[in-house]
Amino acid sequence: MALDSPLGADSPLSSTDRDAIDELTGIRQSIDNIDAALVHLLAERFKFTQSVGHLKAAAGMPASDPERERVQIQRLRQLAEESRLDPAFAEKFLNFIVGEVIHHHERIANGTEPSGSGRA
Ligand SMILES: O=C(O)C(=O)C[C@]1(C(=O)O)C=C[C@@H](O)C=C1
Repeated sequence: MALDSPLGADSPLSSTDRDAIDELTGIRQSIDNIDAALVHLLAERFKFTQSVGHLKAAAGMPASDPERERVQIQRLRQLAEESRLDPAFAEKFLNFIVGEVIHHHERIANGTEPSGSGRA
């Protein structure tokens, strides 16, 4: 539902409603900025991991490195705790990204990665 009026199109907005809507709009602008930054950061990360995928494929290295992942998870869980973010969420998020990266590495190694892409 759009936020023109929380009570419906015909109901007048009180100044409290307007204040709440203005505050929500401002907070949403910051959320949108953060979401944009996350997309840019992920795009950069996938550019680097794509290079790793080519390097590993050329050297005949396995796509995944469980020891490296163990260290990354330990580090991110610690950072999450310090930042008051749920460490379980941080771990799940990293695992989600790394799973996708491994999938890309495998496709690079077997020659089925679409050309010029860091895309799924
Ligand atoms: O560092 C590597 O060896 C990578 O392939 C990158 C990466 C990652 O996305 O951070 C992905 C897969 C590995 O299992 C570990 C780490």
